[in-house]
Amino acid sequence: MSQAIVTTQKLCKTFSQSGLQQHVLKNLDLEIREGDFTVIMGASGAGKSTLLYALSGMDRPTLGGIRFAGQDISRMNNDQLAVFRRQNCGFVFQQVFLMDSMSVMDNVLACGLLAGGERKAVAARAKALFEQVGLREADWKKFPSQLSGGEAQRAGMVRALINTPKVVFADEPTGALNSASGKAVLDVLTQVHQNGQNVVMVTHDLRSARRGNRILYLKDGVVCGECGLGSYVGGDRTRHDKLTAFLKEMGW
Ligand SMILES: Nc1ncnc2c1ncn2[C@@H]1O[C@H](COP(=O)(O)OP(=O)(O)OP(=O)(O)O)[C@@H](O)[C@H]1O
Repeated sequence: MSQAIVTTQKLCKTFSQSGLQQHVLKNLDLEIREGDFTVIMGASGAGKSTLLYALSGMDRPTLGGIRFAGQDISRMNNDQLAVFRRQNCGFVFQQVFLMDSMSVMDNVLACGLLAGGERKAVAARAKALFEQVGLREADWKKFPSQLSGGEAQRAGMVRALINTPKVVFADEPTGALNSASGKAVLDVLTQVHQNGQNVVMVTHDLRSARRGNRILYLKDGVVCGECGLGSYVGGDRTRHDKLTAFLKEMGW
């Protein structure tokens, strides 16, 4: 079995509101393995996004530890975490948060330069990534508000990938897209995985989930089941049937 890139030790996340406590993640021991396209599924409110934010250092656990690429990120201060995230994590969300006052290319460059990249090298990598996601020069010279939803999501993916992150974290990346744009985004994530990078994606969508090779099901604050699908080489019927049978078993 491959090594773990992220591990959690008795991870707990509790939210307190109006004097009430909600225990969303409960003593979770989990390994995200090197080389996997891991998909996290579960009912609405199960804590999938909460888990994704904890694994990626976007939010802190209430209790427990998280090791990421050999470092204990749960003990880092905010500045250390920000640097760590910049160097190790790429983020793709349902909503793309690009800076409206900068061109699409400048958004990506800013991200690469902030992480310590050299301008020429960052620009060359950005151009290669724009090509990979199917955005032309005319697109990356635009401002974010001039892009369609699908184009903006692909631009967001270039920004997520510019620093060659160890793990790309995606939260419902196709949620706001039409079918063709969603497929384009999933194709890029599949390619990222095939190129040897790790992907962790939260989704409700079967078409998205099929791209993963390891599906985890979150319920009552713990991972209550998992399904191995093998690497994606196309959406064959057996893969679909295995996934739907697993989800049915989980009560999805
Ligand atoms: N910042 C917060 N403050 C208080 N409660 C929160 C906060 N973030 C999440 N929660 C609560 O934690 C629970 C899990 O939320 P989370 O967004 O992780 O679920 P999810 O499985 O991703 O749901 P969905 O599939 O609907 O997006 C929900 O009941 C939510 O209201």
